[in-house]
Amino acid sequence: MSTPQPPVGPVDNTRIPRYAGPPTFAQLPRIDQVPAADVAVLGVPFDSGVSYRPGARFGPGHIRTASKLLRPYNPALDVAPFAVQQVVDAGDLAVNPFDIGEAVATIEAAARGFAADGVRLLTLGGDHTIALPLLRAAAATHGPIGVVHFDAHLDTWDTYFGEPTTHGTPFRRASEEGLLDPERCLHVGIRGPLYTAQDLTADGVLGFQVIRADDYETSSVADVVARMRQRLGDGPVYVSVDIDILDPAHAPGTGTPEAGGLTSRELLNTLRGLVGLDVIGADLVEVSPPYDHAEITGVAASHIAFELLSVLARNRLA
Ligand SMILES: N=C(N)NCCCC(=O)O
Ligand SMILES: [Zn+2]
Ligand SMILES: [Zn+2]
Repeated sequence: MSTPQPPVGPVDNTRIPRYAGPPTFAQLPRIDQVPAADVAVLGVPFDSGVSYRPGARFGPGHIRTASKLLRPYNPALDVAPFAVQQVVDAGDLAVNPFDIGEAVATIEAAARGFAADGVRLLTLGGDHTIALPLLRAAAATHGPIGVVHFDAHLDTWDTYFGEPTTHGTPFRRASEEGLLDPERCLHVGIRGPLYTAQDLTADGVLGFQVIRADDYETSSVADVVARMRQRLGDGPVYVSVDIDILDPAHAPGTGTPEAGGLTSRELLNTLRGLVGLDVIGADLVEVSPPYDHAEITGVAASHIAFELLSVLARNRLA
């Protein structure tokens, strides 16, 4: 929904020191402080689906704190993402940490509510389990969607300890439920040990192509972007970013780190390559502040969020 008045942007940090400003993402207004929003940044502090280190329930707050250092203009994309669309902070969703099914239902209902109001979501996790209800809500609006999934991991495994809804399984469930367009799905950043060689073949059957982390060694970012854009085509695209796509040197604060990952520069430049695609929503998951150092992961995450919001802004101008 377009807003009648000019968007309310972040607090002016030339007048109010950024450490004194509000605790919202990028010091933007809260959703209740403006008449209407185009994009909402929504925290989902849920980490009951993890297979290893916990802590991602504290991710939204950590990313918001690191985002105090963002500035309003993005020179790489020549856009001021908070000036051409009303971006708001929708706070954190209260989800049940003891009942995965109930948590997932709460997230889907909330996401459907935002969609009904014409508000696009950038969701801050939380672990990767939350992508499943977000994809359910997105497909309810758009039909089967293309997905670009930035991650060290496939996240198309079947079950863990008999549990089908975990952070290692959202894209298998989404595929089984017909939420995804099998011609337009892609993982970027895959690396590290698997359980068996069949993990990759099963993943391909579900409709995913793979750009490996190692492909950044042999191809330029521009080549990777060209492959990505060809796979995603013209239809609606959902973007899911697991912070562990980054090398642990660039993002130590995460639950299942894998060596040999992307630099933050490689990822930011790849995300810029989404401009012009029909990005309908995005998530940023698996930031686990207890394992972070010197806000390295928080800063990377806040910049990833900034680039995603910039892509939405550029698309609005086109
Ligand atoms: N989605 C993330 N970050 N990790 C999934 C790893 C699942 C496993 O431990 O095999
Ligand atoms: Zn993941
Ligand atoms: Zn991962």
